[in-house]
Amino acid sequence: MSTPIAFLKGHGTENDFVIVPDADNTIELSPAAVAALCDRRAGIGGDGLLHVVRSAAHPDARHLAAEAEWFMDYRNADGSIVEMCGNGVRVFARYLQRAGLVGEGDLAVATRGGVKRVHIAKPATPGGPDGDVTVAMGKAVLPEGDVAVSVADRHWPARNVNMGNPHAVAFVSDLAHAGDLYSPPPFTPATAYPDGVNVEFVVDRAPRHVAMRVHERGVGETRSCGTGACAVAVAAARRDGLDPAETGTPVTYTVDVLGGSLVITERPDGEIEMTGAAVIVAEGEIDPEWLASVTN
Ligand SMILES: N[C@@H](CCC[C@H](N)C(=O)O)C(=O)O
Repeated sequence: MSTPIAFLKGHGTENDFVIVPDADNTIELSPAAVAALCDRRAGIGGDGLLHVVRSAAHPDARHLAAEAEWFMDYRNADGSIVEMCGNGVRVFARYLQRAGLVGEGDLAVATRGGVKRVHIAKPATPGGPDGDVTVAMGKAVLPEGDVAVSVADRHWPARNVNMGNPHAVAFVSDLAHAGDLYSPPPFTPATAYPDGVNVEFVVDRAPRHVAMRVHERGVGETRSCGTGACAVAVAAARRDGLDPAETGTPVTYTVDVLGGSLVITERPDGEIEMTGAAVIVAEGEIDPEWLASVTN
């Protein structure tokens, strides 16, 4: 009998993750293994997987070890390795805190999108519910060029926003127009996103308050996407004529997602902060024989 593999399950505004603690990077997580673990019927289920590794023990993060002890080796539910996951970083920080590996307050997390600074707030009342987790997401890049997305016979212009990973943000009159989002919404020009894209559909709720649905690359429709919410806040601000770099004043948007709300602030230096809930809901053991059987 081989040794069971510990896992936890967590979510950030219902963007949910299988968490696999593996400080010394000894667990082989092939794309097939990740996809099996994230399968909602035959596996544990999740939009993605957070492999928790010491930066010094992972070839993709060794160069960041002096700045951040822990590396978020993030995988999409289909097993693909991508640059960044905003909700994932917040849930990753909650796991580290819960495991006693860090305390409340500030910490740094290494990701493939660079080192992210995270703040774990204290509970509002001693012993009360966990405080929110804030992550400094870096700056948005808004590449030039027209992009459009479509669902069935509806087409919308989209804002191209890169948050370390690619997003196409379309403002629509009704979130239902995004349809069932079972498959990735087609985009034009076909060359715009050679590695695929996350697509956000957005409606206004009130001044500086929007709501979105998202189709995530490598996943499908999810109930929240942190990088997507940041991309949406920046696209909405520019659409509304607001650019903190020009006015010197931070701009804050509330972005409602299907699983809750995220608060996004863009600062005059371009840095974007995202705040919201991050929750660990369960922990258990993966049967290594099952994992071996689905991996081979
Ligand atoms: N849910 C994430 C984004 C995860 C990565 C994305 N699917 C991609 O392929 O870029 C978030 O909270 O940012």
